[in-house]
Amino acid sequence: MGMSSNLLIIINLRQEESVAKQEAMRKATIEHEMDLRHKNEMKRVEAELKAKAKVDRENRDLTLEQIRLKATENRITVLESIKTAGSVLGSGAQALLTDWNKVLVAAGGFSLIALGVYTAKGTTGVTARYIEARLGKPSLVRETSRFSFLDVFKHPWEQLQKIKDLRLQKQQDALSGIVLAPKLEERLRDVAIATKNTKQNRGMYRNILMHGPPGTGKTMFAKKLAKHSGMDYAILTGGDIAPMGRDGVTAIHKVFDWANSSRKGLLLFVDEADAFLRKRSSENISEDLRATLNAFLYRTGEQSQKFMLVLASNTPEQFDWAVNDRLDEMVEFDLPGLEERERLMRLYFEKFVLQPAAEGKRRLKLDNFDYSALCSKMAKLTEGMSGREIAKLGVAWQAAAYASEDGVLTEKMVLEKCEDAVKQHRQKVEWQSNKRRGSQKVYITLKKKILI
Ligand SMILES: Nc1ncnc2c1ncn2[C@@H]1O[C@H](COP(=O)(O)OP(=O)(O)OP(=O)(O)O)[C@@H](O)[C@H]1O
Repeated sequence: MGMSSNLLIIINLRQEESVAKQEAMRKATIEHEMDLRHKNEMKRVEAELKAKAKVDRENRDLTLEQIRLKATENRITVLESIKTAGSVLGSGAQALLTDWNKVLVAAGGFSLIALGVYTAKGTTGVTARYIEARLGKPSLVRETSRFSFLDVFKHPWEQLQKIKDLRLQKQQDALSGIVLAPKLEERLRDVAIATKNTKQNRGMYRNILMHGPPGTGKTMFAKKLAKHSGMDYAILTGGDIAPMGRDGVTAIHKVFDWANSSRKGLLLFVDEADAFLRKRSSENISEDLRATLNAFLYRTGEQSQKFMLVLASNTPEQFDWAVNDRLDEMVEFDLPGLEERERLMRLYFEKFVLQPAAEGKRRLKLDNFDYSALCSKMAKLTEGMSGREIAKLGVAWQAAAYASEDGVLTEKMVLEKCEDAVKQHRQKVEWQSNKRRGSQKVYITLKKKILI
């Protein structure tokens, strides 16, 4: 029994061993097959890539070859066309030069073309200048009442306002709203009557010089004079002309061309005229400014039916003598006296305080006080102040009312603003006298140095 069971165990063991061996052999065979398949796949991919690379290389070589061929072809075509053109032109030129008639016709043709081009250019320039003189406002003109077609498109609202002003202008008195000493008023009234009659009778206008401290009503009167006489006005500033350099001459001619094209007559107001009408002998004057002044003198050499020249200056003693020679009338605008200041106070109190308070549209009310007595009091306080400074005081009263909590303007507020203005005026006068003293000192030291 024992023997047979041992035998059975041994047989079993052998059987298991042979199964394991068979299994190992099967696995090894599978692995070998997989390896083989993988290698074959790799070889195939490699062969494919190599074939693709070869095709790409062949294609590239082909395009390069094509480009090269095309370039060569182009070069040959261009060279041939140049050769053909050259030979055609050459034979043409030869034929032209050998035939005298053809030469004459060609020369005539070229001359006619050149003449046409230059005539067209010249005519365009002249037409443009003519249109500019008629329609456009010269750049030197700061403000004008003259109606301009070009400006209708640029500033329609301003032009509409001008048309409105035109309707009102006939009713206006030359001195309305201007407060002046009675003697000066009388003189200016004469000027206004004479100008109006000159305009109506198409006579020659007289040139005027208005001189005096700033803010005394020179510009204001010039504008009103133009309106009263039915003329247009244009305002220039001497300070704009001086820095123009060599363009100054052209600018001056433009202004006078434009002035001469006026149908109604033009009052040409030159503010701060001394800035460019200074003595030609002065060393401070540049060559360009001298040329500009000469152009101005040339255009104003004779009396005109088209424009009236009004010069305004604070220092007319600086004028070139030739400028003085062109002036027919000289009017001095002085600082307002006590009576005029009182009238100015009332005028601007009414304009800036009473009228808006009466309209009731704005946030401005007036406290109960005797403003007439207050105006007299303030007139005494404001000695030496100009019309402009008093007009500004009116604006300050209005601003004080707007700035207050309830919008009520009291007597105290009015007086305070006036006292502030007086203080500021004194400060300005002090600065002015310091400046004068300073320049006097420099002058004395310079003189001493020269004498030493
Ligand atoms: N005599 C005056 N009567 C009424 N208002 C005046 C008077 N003088 C000046 N004003 C006021 O001052 C403002 C400025 O005046 P305007 O421009 O006429 O002075 P100007 O003498 O031409 O000064 P500038 O020399 O500085 O040009 C006017 O718009 C006006 O409100």
